[in-house]
Amino acid sequence: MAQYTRVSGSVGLITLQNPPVNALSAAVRLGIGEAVQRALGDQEVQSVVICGQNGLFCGGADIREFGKEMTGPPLVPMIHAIEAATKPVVAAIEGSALGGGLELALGCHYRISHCKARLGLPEVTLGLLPAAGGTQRLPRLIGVPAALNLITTGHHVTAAEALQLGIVDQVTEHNAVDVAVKFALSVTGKPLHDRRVSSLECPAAPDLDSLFEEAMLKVRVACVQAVRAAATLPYARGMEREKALMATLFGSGQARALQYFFFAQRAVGRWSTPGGARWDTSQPRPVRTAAVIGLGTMGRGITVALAQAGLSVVAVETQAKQLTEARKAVAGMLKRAAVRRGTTPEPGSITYSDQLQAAARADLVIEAVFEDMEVKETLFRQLSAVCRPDALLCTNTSSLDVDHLASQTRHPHLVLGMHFFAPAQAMKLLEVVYGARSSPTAVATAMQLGKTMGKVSVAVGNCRGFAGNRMLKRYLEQAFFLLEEGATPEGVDRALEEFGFAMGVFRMSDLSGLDVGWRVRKAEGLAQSGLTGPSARVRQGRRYSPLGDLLCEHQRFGQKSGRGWYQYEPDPWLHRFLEEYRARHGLLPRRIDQQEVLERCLFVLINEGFQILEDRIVAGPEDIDAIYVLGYGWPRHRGGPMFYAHMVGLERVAQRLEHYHQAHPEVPYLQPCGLLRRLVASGSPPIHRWRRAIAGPHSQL
Ligand SMILES: CCCCCCCCCCCCC/C=C/C(=O)SCCNC(=O)CCNC(=O)[C@H](O)C(C)(C)COP(=O)(O)OP(=O)(O)OC[C@H]1O[C@@H](n2cnc3c(N)ncnc32)[C@H](O)[C@@H]1OP(=O)(O)O
Repeated sequence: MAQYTRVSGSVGLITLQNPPVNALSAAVRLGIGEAVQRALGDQEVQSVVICGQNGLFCGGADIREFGKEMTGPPLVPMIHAIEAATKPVVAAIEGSALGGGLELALGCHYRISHCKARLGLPEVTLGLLPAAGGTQRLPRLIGVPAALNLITTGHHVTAAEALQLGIVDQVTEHNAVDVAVKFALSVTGKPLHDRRVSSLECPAAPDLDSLFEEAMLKVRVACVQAVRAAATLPYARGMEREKALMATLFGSGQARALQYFFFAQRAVGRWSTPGGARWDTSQPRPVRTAAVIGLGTMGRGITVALAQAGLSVVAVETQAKQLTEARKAVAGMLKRAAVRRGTTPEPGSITYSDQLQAAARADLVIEAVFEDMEVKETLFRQLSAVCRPDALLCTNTSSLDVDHLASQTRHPHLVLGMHFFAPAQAMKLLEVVYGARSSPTAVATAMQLGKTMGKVSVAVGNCRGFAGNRMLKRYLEQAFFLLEEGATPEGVDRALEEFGFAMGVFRMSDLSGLDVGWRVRKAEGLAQSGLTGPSARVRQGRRYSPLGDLLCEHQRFGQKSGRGWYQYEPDPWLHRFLEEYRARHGLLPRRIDQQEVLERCLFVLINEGFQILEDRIVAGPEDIDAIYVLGYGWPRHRGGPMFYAHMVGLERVAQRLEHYHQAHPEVPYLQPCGLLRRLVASGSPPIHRWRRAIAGPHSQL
């Protein structure tokens, strides 16, 4: 787990060996400790270099160990022993030095970095703080303001930035281990006292108190308190403070949720379908040229995302005015992104056309035209005639039937959904929707393309709304019912925002436009105007709220029309409208507390998530959690809806759903679904065991 060799006569080389990221597991810590002792005891050795195998220094503490009882030698004394060594120890940083990996490097006397390496203390993103001396050493090395920034944001820095900040001593374009060995030879015998970071004074900075106060308001308080200890206390007392603060975070629900989500994002890459296709047996095809059809907001974002991923893009829009506007808008988006990154936009990777024929040579086509089945059907028939027979034809539909579109083409096994989220160039989530006939190669290709675009791709089966929007429908519906029963948009949004959503459900609807859902409901035969009496609130034998439809009939489409659930100018209309609506339907308003808002909106969404698992639309709870955190603003520190259900307790979720179902028997989705009931009956196993309980047919259509 840590290999020890002697190189260049007098340099002890310690290589961390724990693929894939050389995480500091118990075995690695033991190995490093033993190797350091060996190097220090070896008369021939004058200096030591620590590196990681396979071009990666160290990805930090082994996160998988956090939920378990700690075994093996602790990290902090091991780093102290390195720093206290009487022979110079040099860290050779390649790839990444993150978290405990950077803290290990900070315990060394010198740091040499390869120019492509990235360094950082991302513990805050896992609900922790850098408790292996990071909060004490980094401020001493680079000063409080820069250290606070790195520790409280978790941002990684490049090697060049690390050199400028003073984290590393040298950056090289050559083999960092070779350079570090030469460097180690050159510093043999030199005094080490001022190379021990823990013995340095924190560099003075003006007005530290106001800096800490300002930081306290913005970020994780524990990180700020730990860095404050570095600035105000001797090193040993600072370390005690760091440890005590870490202890308060270590077992917290927030830390567990963030660590779960770290692995969930990676688990979704190991996709499988009920038909037996799998990530490790399906080979993606290379995609070099992609065509985007339809250059509205989504099409423009997708074009930018593809171009930024290095693909050559053919952007097609048949309406001349829209094409001219899109060309300008895409150029602007690419320019702004390049400015943000400090690069120049790559010209020439996008060609524009008003002819579908321009897509003829593309490896893959993504249509992003108007959300209307007839329009898309026609387009898929045309694409099937125009494009190469082996081209993948993808739809960006957010809810339409992918199998039906596939049936319009000559090669249905090459048809898929690629459901992007707005703004497509920025949002991390991509739902890859496979149809009944999609080939494993097609799924693997779309999943890989998502990854190339820097997205987290989740494989999802074909059903109405796929996974994300199918769950969203139940959530929105409960929010409407709550308004009928006496709640206000402000009250519902407040409860959800206090829970952690960036935006409550009504604010979110106003932003994305109420007319989008209205159009879908009209196409489904749900939105009907002019109905009165009890039939106005029932559709297909179930409770239905026409509130969203009525707002649209009043031209309240959300922010785009200046009015929606909120008034963007003084206007008491909405509350009067709700009062009149309730009176018309004989609904007695009641006081609804935050707990009911949260339970009805979130538990019904979770229940639909269990139904989606049971229907085998996705392979595991991690898929749903990745979709909700990355695509729908579910608070990351709560892990995702399925992880939240696990934390709340499945029994409680089922009980509360049952309670609300008894109060609202006309809402069938409030009844706990079969999988949830089976899990409760089998003793509510932890989330990583749910997959075992999932079985049954997958298609919903
Ligand atoms: C009771 C109270 C006690 C209190 C006691 C207080 C004292 C405690 C002292 C302990 C102090 C510890 C302080 C240190 C903390 C940490 O270091 S936390 C970890 C910080 N590090 C990170 O967050 C880095 C996470 N990893 C990454 O960002 C990336 O993986 C990478 C290193 C940049 C590499 O990226 P890439 O090449 O894209 O690979 P991935 O696909 O992301 O990962 C490959 C697989 O490796 C797994 N993995 C990655 N990092 C870790 C890790 N640190 N631990 C375990 N596993 C890791 C990753 O999950 C992938 O595997 P799969 O999930 O199987 O796909």
